[in-house]
Amino acid sequence: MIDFGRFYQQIAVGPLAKWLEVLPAQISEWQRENLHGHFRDWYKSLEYLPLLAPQKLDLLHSVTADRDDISDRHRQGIEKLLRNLMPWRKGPYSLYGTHINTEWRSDWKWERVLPHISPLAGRTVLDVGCGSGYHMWRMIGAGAHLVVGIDPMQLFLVQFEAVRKLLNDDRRAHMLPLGIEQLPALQAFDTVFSMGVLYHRRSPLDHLLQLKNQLVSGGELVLETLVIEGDVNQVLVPGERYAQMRNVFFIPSAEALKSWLEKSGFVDVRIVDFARTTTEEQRRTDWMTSESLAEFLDPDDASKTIEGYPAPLRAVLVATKP
Ligand SMILES: Nc1ncnc2c1ncn2[C@@H]1O[C@H](C[S@+](CC[C@H]([NH3+])C(=O)[O-])CC(=O)[O-])[C@@H](O)[C@H]1O
Repeated sequence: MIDFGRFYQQIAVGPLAKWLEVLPAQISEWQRENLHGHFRDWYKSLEYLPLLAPQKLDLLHSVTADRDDISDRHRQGIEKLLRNLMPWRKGPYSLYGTHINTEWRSDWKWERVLPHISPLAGRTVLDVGCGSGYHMWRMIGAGAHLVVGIDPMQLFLVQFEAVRKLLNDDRRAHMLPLGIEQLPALQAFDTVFSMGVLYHRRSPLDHLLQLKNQLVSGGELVLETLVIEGDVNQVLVPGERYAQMRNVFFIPSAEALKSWLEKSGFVDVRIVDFARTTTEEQRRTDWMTSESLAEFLDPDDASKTIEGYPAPLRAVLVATKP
């Protein structure tokens, strides 16, 4: 099974130590409930993957690892095992010659976010809804001291662990299979990222408070989510589906979101970026072969989703916990 024990040891001394009062029991319960079905097959592929130390490693401009002494057969074996972990949504990764062309160009989001945030050098970081952990490695590349990602999806945890193994079991980043609502108020992270999560939360103001509870005083929240155009009073609550997604609850205007952050006690709230999601940024690839954004938009009018709502527009907001 995935070894979380070394993470517990790593945080035993320091500001995250109080997490150990609840974390091991939560993880044990997760392990009891997740030892079956797909997870076992995915885990087998993870076990077969070699532990490799990269000679070339880039986490600053991409997530790339390679060695020049690996045979073609060995490379093909790695690709096959990584393909067993499809669909790959967040990336791209380049690992020993295998280019994982993921559904999302998550590197584009990172390029939009990074210029606007406090430098990550030396910081302890939480990435809420981290997916396969692509942005976590880029946070390490930007100098973060320790990055913890949380995401409840089994497959994403196995993908994260697969990448980690190919990065020589790098212990600067850790992922835990938890939802944000399971975290106690740790007040221990210098930067907290919540990217692509708020619209999935039934209670968005509670989400903002949960994020605030993870930050040290003076810490920074980086919030990225779907927004609509409009003034401080505009919020879209879609019907059963938005762009085919079932679990979408609140899509505020950026101004409304700013006011929610202020109401939640954040200060120095800034709207730093807007981006329309394009079918170049989110698309079907041979690593994610099911439907993607192109199929979720109105075929006659790409400014609308197939349900008739405004097409995905995303904003990045940065705020400080006083
Ligand atoms: N309660 C929860 N707690 C934590 N995570 C959750 C929860 N519910 C869902 N998730 C996770 O949040 C992620 C949202 S995707 C953003 C990925 C990355 N951040 C990105 O910005 O590319 C959204 C998107 O692709 O639009 C998924 O991995 C969920 O499993």
